Amino acid sequence: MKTRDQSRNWIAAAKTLSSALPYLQRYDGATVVIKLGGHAMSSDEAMDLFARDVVLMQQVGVNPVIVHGGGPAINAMLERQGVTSQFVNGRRVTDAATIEVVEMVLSGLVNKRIVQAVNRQGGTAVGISGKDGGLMTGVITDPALGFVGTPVEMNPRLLHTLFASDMIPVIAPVGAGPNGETLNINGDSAAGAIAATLKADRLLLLTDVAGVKNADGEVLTELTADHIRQLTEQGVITGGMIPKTETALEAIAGGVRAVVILDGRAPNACLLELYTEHGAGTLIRPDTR
Ligand SMILES: Nc1ncnc2c1ncn2[C@@H]1O[C@H](COP(=O)(O)OP(=O)(O)O)[C@@H](O)[C@H]1O
Ligand SMILES: CC(=O)N[C@@H](CCC(=O)OP(=O)(O)O)C(=O)O
Repeated sequence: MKTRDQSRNWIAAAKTLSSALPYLQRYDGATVVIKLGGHAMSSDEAMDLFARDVVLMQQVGVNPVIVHGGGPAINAMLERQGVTSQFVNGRRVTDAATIEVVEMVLSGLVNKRIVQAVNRQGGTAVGISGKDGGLMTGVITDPALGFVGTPVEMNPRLLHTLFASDMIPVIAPVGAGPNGETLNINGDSAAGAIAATLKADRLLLLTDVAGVKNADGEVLTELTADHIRQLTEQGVITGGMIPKTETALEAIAGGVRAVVILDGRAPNACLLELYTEHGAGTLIRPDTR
């Protein structure tokens, strides 16, 4: 027999579902690019929960695109070879030997782990990198970083083909260079360029902090472009948060409707952000002033 408390829980669950209706309607047919950072990919359970959210989003009419990172997995593989990477403003200095490890780890281990997780939840994920279908071509903008690319030319045709077949693209941030070289592209930059070429409704940057913090360590619920520049100049936004906030600004300038930086380790982070009044993390959207 059910207890009164159990029935209350079910009534609350039904209410939550009912209150999601306006959000379900808002995102029906929307394109949502989700960047899953390496630090947000913790346990297999967390990965399954993330994959379940993405499959649910697709089930209710969203075209989800996953772009992933994998910095910690690359570090672990390089450490086995006794190599420690240097980072400049959140980007890995990538020599010829390192780019081989980067591609192997991102397009192989990390990409397929996510593909499998989505497929286990009943979705149809297809793992690709920026090289496939000419999706993302980059150029070296800072030779001191080695084989690190900035996306310059995008071709989203393959992504539209996958959407039309209800498949979920899972994209490793590796691109081709103009001379056939392989380029390591920061996961955030790749996600931003993909979101911009798709004119996505939302870009969710999932990381390991609740959002962008101010000098007092408080999470800011909303950020303007001016505020981001200020916090960066003051040294409050540092390291891996630099490519994220840079990406947010570029994505907005490129036609993405809003970017959210949020904690991907929190259970159901994507659902909370899209389908509840609560929202999550730090929202960056075009200046309306
Ligand atoms: N102002 C800030 N607010 C929040 N996090 C910040 C800030 N400045 C730097 N960070 C750092 O950025 C990190 C997220 O970037 P990164 O480690 O590259 O994550 P990911 O692997 O998810 O891409 C946080 O864990 C935090 O240490
Ligand atoms: C140029 C550059 O820094 N590329 C990143 C690509 C992976 C990534 O972005 O991983 P996270 O999202 O986990 O940080 C790297 O080599 O680590």
